[in-house]
Amino acid sequence: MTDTNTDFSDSEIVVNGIIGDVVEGESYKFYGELTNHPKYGEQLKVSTYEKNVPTSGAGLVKYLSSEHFPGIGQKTAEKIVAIFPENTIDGILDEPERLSGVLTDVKLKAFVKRLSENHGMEKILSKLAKYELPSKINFQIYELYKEDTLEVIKDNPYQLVFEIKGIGFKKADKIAEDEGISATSDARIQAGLIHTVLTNSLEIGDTYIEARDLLEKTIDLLESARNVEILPNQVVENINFLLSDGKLQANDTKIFENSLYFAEDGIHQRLSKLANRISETVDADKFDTIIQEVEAALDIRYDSLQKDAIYKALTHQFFILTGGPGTGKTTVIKGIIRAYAALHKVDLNPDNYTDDVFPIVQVAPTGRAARRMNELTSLPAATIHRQLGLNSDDLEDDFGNDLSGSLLIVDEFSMVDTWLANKLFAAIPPSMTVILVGDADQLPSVGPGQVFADLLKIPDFASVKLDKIFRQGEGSTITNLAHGIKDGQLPPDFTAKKPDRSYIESNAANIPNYIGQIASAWLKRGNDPFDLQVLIPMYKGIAGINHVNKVLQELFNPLEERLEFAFQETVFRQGDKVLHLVNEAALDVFNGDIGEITDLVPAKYTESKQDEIVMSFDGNEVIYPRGEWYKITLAYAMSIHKSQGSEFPSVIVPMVSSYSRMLERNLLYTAITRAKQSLILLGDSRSFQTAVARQGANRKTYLVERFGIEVPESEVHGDQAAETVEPSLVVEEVVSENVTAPESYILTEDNVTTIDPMIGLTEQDFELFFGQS
Ligand SMILES: Nc1ncnc2c1ncn2[C@@H]1O[C@H](COP(=O)(O)OP(=O)(O)OP(=O)(O)O)[C@@H](O)[C@H]1O
Repeated sequence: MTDTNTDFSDSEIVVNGIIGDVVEGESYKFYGELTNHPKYGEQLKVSTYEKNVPTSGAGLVKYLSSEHFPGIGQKTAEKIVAIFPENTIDGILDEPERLSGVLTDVKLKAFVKRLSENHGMEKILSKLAKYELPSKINFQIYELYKEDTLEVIKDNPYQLVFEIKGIGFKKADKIAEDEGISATSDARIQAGLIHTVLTNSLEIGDTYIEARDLLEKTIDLLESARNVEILPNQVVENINFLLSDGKLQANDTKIFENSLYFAEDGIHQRLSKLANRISETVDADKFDTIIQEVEAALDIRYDSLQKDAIYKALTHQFFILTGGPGTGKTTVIKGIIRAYAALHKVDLNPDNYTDDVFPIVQVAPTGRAARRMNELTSLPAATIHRQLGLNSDDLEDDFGNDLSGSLLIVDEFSMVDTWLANKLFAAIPPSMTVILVGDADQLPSVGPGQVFADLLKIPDFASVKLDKIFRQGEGSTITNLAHGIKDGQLPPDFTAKKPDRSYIESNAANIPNYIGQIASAWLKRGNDPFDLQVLIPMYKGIAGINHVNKVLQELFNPLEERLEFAFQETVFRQGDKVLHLVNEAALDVFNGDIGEITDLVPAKYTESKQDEIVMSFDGNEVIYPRGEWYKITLAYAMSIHKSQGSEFPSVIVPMVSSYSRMLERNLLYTAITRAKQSLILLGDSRSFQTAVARQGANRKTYLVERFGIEVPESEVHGDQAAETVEPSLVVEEVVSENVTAPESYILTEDNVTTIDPMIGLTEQDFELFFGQS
């Protein structure tokens, strides 16, 4: 390192960024920011760089006649410099034809190609700027096409959709329109098809799309993006072309995006080897002895279904355990671990494995779920990403490690999507025993597929569904409510006040106000604000996550005289509860993790020269400069999808008709099963009933069929009739009982500012829920 304009005294520095071919021995100028990487220490994060080019006449002649440019001797180099005495390199790249008298056509072409390989990057990047793409994407484009970049973009910008992550159809279409490419070109139709197949999977969660839907949706997309009529025949021809070219895959009329097709295929190939495979024969006497030892050690008596689960887990190489809350999944896992250890003489003290790996591997899709596994079993547990060494959500580029160990237990498997399941199964060594645990009635994974629910449909895999509720004995009515909802029934006492749950009638406009009153009562009793979690299906609207977060932030963490940082619609303050939105394995924080802002550092004090937020995620300190704040949001209220895999002492679940699009049985079920001690349902009973009655459509996947099992047509298309299903009538009768809903609660435009509706809860009620003030 020869020169720097920042405070850096070392003669060497690690440079990190998206950099083209760096040639040893050449000298470069890098521009960027000094950052402190948690693992690699101080380094320069490069935003742009250039190769040092000689500028003086003599230097240039020497350079152009060097071994970089075969066929150019000193004389020719002198002639070239004479033609372009100033801005030589740029001049040649801009107007190479002026050298036609100096070099033959062939030589000129080769020379310009070489020159642009060496020096064209910045020129090309500056020309790319007119398309207004993020600079990271510009680098990616240049990396791939090098000196052909501008040509590719001019001739077929749709190619970018296939080859550059981050460029979707709409961006490419905009470039194409600017470049005058016809709206009915095959290239445009193909890009539209690929875009439709992928977005359909990402938005709906299906792993394929029926050809006729693809046709319809693609024509819609192509016709709405530009004013043009698209002929169905031309689209069909292009579907066939993409299939024959391997850019899409098909099974009959089901059309798949490549990575999902191969991920499902991978899951099938790996798991079919494990189907029905007996890992160990254990006779009845031996099993009895083992189970008695385990029961004595854990001071519990397993019921016959639970014993069956432990037996199957011991004897099959692949076993699936499912069950609702409080049915004893964790209790069974503990039993499986102990029984496995007894059978295989495994020492369960991880500290005694200094040289060998601990043979029992516990993983879960989220950090929180992994930590809970670790707390409940007292054995190591990690996220799937961490265990596999995957660094990001971009699974295509991450190869990951193979697993080592002899027993793998995966909890919260319903959250694992098709891509991650494929990665996980691919990493399992042939002799490893695999146990998947989850609750198939919860929401499916955020990403495409419903691997857990699908695997449970395959009879070749040993599985047990626990259905007896054991938590009942502990006076929990939340668990009963959950099981009722799972079975499509709101219990008759749904609106009654219970020690651990209550129901408050509210319309959407009152939701923030009521939540505020509940939160105040919570605070007044000295409870920890972080232990009260609001779970909402939607972000927008008066009763949406964003608004409720603002209300709760003002209550739980008012500004007072401190600093706050604004970011988009949100402000962040020290002490705020925040949610991490993506997987960041290198920093050990994951999608769904909840943390606290411990400090806000203004740009003038930071090395990044940007404002920084310091957070603690269960003691793990993470610092994000402003550029990374999109990875976090406030977490007083959060989406039900993001709450999967987490549990909270007290939960408030609003359900009102303005969420109507989202109201579904497994959504409500997932929300209320997050509550450990108390649950407040807030909303209108109609909406709760709609949610319970509406069985969400099954996702369309091809996994089950791959195992030779036919899926009935009705299952693939879900419960289309659900919206018309009459909800349980029992509820209708009790809804009005016990519920305070005076007229004044209903806000109109006139009274919205003047009334302050009080919630239908008394101090005694709050005492019952939250304890003495
Ligand atoms: N056979 C049993 N006899 C007595 N109590 C049991 C039995 N099985 C489970 N329990 C008790 O039931 C409660 C719930 O069990 P556990 O936590 O294992 O269920 P879970 O399915 O993991 O629940 P969740 O999914 O809500 O965490 C625990 O208190 C546990 O001790």
